[in-house]
Amino acid sequence: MHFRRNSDGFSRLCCKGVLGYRDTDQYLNIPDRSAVFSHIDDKKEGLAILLEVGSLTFAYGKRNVLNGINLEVKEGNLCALLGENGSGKSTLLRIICGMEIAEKGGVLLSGKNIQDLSAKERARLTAYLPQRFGVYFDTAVLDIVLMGANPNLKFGQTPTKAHVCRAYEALDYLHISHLAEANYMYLSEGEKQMVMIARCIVQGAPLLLFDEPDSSLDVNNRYHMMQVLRRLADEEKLGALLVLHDPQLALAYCDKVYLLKGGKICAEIEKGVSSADTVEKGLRQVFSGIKVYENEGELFLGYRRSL
Ligand SMILES: Nc1ncnc2c1ncn2[C@@H]1O[C@H](COP(=O)(O)OP(=O)(O)OP(=O)(O)O)[C@@H](O)[C@H]1O
Repeated sequence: MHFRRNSDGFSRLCCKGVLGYRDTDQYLNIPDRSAVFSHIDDKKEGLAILLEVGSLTFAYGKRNVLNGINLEVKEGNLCALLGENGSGKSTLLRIICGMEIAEKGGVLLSGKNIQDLSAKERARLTAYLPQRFGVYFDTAVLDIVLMGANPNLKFGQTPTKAHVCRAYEALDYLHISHLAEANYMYLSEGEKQMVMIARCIVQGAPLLLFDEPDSSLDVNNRYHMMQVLRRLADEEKLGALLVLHDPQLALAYCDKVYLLKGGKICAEIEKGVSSADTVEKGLRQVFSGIKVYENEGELFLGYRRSL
């Protein structure tokens, strides 16, 4: 079953056609679009761009956090965002979701300026997994996962059979089907994290914005979760911007790794394009002790403690 083909009008179908990038200038409150988004080659490979961030600047009061961020996520691409603690990764994700407003620059979701989108419209285009989720309901896991369908339901409408199928499918992908009827309140932190990931999958948005989705997961589940995301990217053409702390995990599964430092993207690593030297150079801008080894085309990381 491919949920996105459902007649409920899931966003994947919407984002491809109706508003091509060529039509988007009218949605953007930036006088000169090319000056802001000039880094983006929107004809590349014919893949739709799900997220464009251009010249984005943000401060909390006088504390400048982001200073001219440019990045993009295309459909079918997993992108990682790495940076030191406090470098502004979560802030950037919150701006992309519309929870904070950038001072300068802009964010386009499937070609639409976020400033012109309602919360519901944004929720149809992005599924956001925060670093901490405030769900304390005494509720069955399946019901929590089905809450993901809310942006696609009319007022008073209950989830459809297709939503329930997708919820079971998402639980199955994550190997937690056995928890469907369990009480969410009594799950372990790692189990809760996987349930919230399943909820994001059910949301059916073309772009996943996950803030440290692996923070409570054991090593097996960490890699399994990334495999699930890889599958969603490859088979359903979802895109994702994932805040991660583990460069090895990012390099193993992501098409692109953005490194954030000093409020800027200081390096970009592209899978299959960047050489081991370039990868090491890029990662060292943030993680100075990293050493990259190549073996039969695969990259492995080591860390030197004494520099
Ligand atoms: N609501 C806020 N008000 C003021 N300053 C904030 C606020 N939220 C975050 N900050 C500051 O902004 C900076 C960036 O925070 P952010 O949470 O985006 O970092 P991060 O890269 O996600 O960090 P971590 O890896 O530790 O989760 C930090 O210095 C933080 O102290």
